[in-house]
Amino acid sequence: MKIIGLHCSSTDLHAGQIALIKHGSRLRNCDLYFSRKPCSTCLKMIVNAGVNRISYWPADPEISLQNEVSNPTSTEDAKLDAKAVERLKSNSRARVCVLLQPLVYQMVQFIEETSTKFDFIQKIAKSQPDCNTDFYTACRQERIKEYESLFLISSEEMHKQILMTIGLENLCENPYFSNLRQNMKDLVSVLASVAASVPVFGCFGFYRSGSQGANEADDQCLPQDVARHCMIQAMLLAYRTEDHKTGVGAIIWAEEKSRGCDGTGAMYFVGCGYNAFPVGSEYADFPHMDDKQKDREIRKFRYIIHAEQNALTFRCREIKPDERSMIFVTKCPCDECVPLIKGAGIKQIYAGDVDAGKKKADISYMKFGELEGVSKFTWQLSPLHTNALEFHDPTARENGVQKTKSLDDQQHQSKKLCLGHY
Ligand SMILES: O=c1ccn([C@H]2C[C@H](O)[C@@H](COP(=O)(O)OP(=O)(O)OP(=O)(O)O)O2)c(=O)[nH]1
Repeated sequence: MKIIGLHCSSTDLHAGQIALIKHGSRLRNCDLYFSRKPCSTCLKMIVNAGVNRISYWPADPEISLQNEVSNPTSTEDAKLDAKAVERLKSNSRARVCVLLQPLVYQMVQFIEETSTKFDFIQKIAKSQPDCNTDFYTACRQERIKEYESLFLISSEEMHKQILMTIGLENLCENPYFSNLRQNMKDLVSVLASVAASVPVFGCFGFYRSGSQGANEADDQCLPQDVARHCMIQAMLLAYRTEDHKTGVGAIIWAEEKSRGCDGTGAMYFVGCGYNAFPVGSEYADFPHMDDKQKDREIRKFRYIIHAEQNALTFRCREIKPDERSMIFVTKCPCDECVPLIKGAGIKQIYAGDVDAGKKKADISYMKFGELEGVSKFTWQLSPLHTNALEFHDPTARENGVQKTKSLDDQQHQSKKLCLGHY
């Protein structure tokens, strides 16, 4: 399976329309994933392109059904649209289904616990006087609130009515309805845990480390909220790892010269991956041991494909020399990957640097520090705010979370990766 695009709605267009503009008939036989059930305008074109499957999140659809009290006319239109969508669905060969996979037992706790172990949280914790991770809990609560308002419907009654209108009446009876709501909440909580592991905290962010890139434009750092958002995507990928010990995720984006119609602005998706054994291998095909095991022959390192390697291999777009391309990696790129990233023509690396400079028996991290000609942005205190007193200033944050949201963060709240001209 290969991901060929990630799009989000813009002021003029829905995400489905953007997917159609960008990919046209290449959507044939693809699976599409929507954060809302698409409206008839999007669905008729998508169905017509010959897609294989459309999965959508079972909350409020694209044409909102939640405005009944404030705007009865628009709700009438929304109901008509929901009916049209059902008609398109029943007359199409594409499978239209609910995007909701119940999580395996204890996954929520597992992700909550392991998220705090990631480099980004650990680096902040080490800068705290008592080396604590309490700030993580506060950040997570903030994210839960934000995502609940985006992805859930607070009133159970309203949720039921919506499910009835969008053809999911079979989910409205208990225990199915309560299970559905619990599964949705669990996923929101997982997303919040992962997002909180790249937190908005004090003056921490991605800042340039080491030498400059090839030219000034390539050396310009993305807005912090955009860089964090992309790193969270890489973090989510890291949880798909096949390595028992260390999950790594990588995602590549690039920036076009002009802004385009996508809600992601000038940014477009190039590829993504996580560390895993060669495609198609079974559990026992390769060794799973690490450096701590004595026998070098039975260690994983000569077999596992790194996150960056999979992102490059399964990319859907070429890396263009005249565009700013960037890779986000959840840990410091190792000596196998650094020359690959540079050789592929990627202009910027956003990463953690926890292992940087380490030489282990079968994997080393020496080259990242010495790498030249590629701009490197690592997670650290802003060079402009390295004063510890300022960093611990209680007015700058509340329960470990920044009090006042920057303009960047307000843009992020509007669910878009707004880029292009900055
Ligand atoms: O740029 C990189 C570097 C590493 N990895 C993956 C490969 C391997 O699956 C794992 C190795 O991680 P690490 O260096 O932390 O070694 P470990 O043996 O898993 O852990 P430890 O640090 O305890 O030795 O990370 C990548 O995907 N990309």
